[in-house]
Amino acid sequence: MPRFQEAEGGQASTSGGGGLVAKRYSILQSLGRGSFGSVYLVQDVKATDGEELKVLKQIPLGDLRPDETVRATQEAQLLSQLHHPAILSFHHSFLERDAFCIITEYCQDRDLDCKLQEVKQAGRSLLESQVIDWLIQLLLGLHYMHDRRILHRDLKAKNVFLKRNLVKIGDFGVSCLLMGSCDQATTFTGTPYYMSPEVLNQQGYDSKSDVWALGCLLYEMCCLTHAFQGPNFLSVLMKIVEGETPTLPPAYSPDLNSVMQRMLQKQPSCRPTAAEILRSRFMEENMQKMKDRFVFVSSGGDKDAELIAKNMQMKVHLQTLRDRSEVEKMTPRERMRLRKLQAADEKAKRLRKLAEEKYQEIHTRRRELRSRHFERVSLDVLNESGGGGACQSWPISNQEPIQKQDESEAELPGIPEDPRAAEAYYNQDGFDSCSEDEESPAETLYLSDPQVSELEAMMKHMQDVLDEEPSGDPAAPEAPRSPQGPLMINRSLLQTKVQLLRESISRRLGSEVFQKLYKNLKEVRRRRRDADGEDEAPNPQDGPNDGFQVDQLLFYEEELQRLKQDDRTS
Ligand SMILES: Nc1ncnc2c1ncn2[C@@H]1O[C@H](COP(=O)(O)OP(=O)(O)OP(=O)(O)O)[C@@H](O)[C@H]1O
Repeated sequence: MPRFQEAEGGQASTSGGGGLVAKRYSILQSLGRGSFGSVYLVQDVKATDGEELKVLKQIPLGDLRPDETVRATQEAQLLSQLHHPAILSFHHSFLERDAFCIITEYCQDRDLDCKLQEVKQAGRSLLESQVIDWLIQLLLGLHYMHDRRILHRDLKAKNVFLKRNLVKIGDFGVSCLLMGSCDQATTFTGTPYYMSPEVLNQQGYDSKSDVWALGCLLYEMCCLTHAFQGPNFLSVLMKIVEGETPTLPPAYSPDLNSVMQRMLQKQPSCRPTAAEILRSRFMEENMQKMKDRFVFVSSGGDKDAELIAKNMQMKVHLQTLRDRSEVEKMTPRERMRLRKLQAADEKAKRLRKLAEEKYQEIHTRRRELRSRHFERVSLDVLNESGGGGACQSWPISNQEPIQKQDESEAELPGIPEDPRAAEAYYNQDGFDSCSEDEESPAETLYLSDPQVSELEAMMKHMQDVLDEEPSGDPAAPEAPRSPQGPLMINRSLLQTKVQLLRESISRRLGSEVFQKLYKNLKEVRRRRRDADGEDEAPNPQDGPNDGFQVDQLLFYEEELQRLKQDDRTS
């Protein structure tokens, strides 16, 4: 049910504002449809942030009362005030044609789910260093939002986006925003693969449930499959609640495996917070490596110096030619050549100015970075926080202090000690390539301004986490900030979700096959209920994916029925 249409020349065929949505967004193309609605790539004709391309999510809301609309809009405004390089920026929200619209940052490298599929199809796997880079960023983003009492509730590979090889968590707080009631939001958001045992046992959702989901995602980045799998919906749920904690393959270090297993502790109180994971020795060492690499990458000022020298040479050469042309008799051909040279001269002047500015900027940043005491390894913080929380078993895998980098050594332009920094030294491709692709040709790195500032912001957040005092009681229950909305929104959105899921399966299988599968599985669910929880796998001929989705649809339909009943009795 798309409400906006792509139109030729990038003009949206929607009402008002000369073909623009909300008088500023021109629809460029459809990016797809999620369980809540349609997603479009748009051009922001009034962009002031230098990012013209943005994403519009359009969510049909049905019959919303005005007070509900106001609340959702206020909540959205709150989300737009949050800024973190690992969180997808939430720019703006508005109502248009009975749909709630959200404008977010655009990530041209698509989502992590696509990336992992690509890696899997190519028969490769991600290097541990790449997994850790992304894990650190995700933990920093999670920590930032948890610190502000905002939960994600639907963290999954499809909600993590890639932009210049930085990861960004999308839809933070959005499920609550849309579902009105946070408890309902968790039950009804998308896929079951990332649901935590406490959620399935209806013990409530807190920040530890997001940590569980990130643990599942960590497993997925390493193994390219879900952490908990099964032939049907119920068997996945059973594995989550009662199954063994999975283990990473030997290609990944025991330290990383240990981090993942901590994140997948069945008891939320035994699971570390995002900040606790970041403050573990293993992660801290890796953050230090990341910072070293960044300082190294950002010191690419030598390249700018080269550029300046080249431009200077060119200018001298041009001057010589010009002088010569004055003494020689000029033919039309020569005059033409002179004009071209003059144009080139102008261009060179502009380039030189740009290069000089860049050179200054990078050196200032370099000085700033040094003065931010990056060399001061936050061992104190680690020692203070070691083993914090309800579980004593949080590992401090290596009691050796981290080697402090020698100041004079840091100044040497030689090959860095750290293998990743050395890799960057040779390739000069910094964060710009995905390191699972070892055979990809080395590219020259020119960090763009937004990239530099995002990396800087990331480094700052990293340092902040390391400098933070560990909180007294990490497992303290949270009061979710998100609104407790009226049941009607839940029902209306759940109805939309059920309808979209039904439409999408029916489209894929064809109406007849869908009806048959739906009937069969409904019967299986009924028998399963009558037999009091006995598991019965769907017919393998149906195909695990189709059967799974129809099973999921039936589950949601039953929940919807239950909601309607609750609504009637309350
Ligand atoms: N900010 C973004 N930048 C780039 N692509 C995006 C962005 N947001 C969404 N997309 C793409 O749009 C499509 C639909 O996204 P959406 O988040 O609505 O659904 P989903 O994640 O596929 O499913 P669900 O609604 O169950 O989470 C996906 O292919 C997604 O990768």
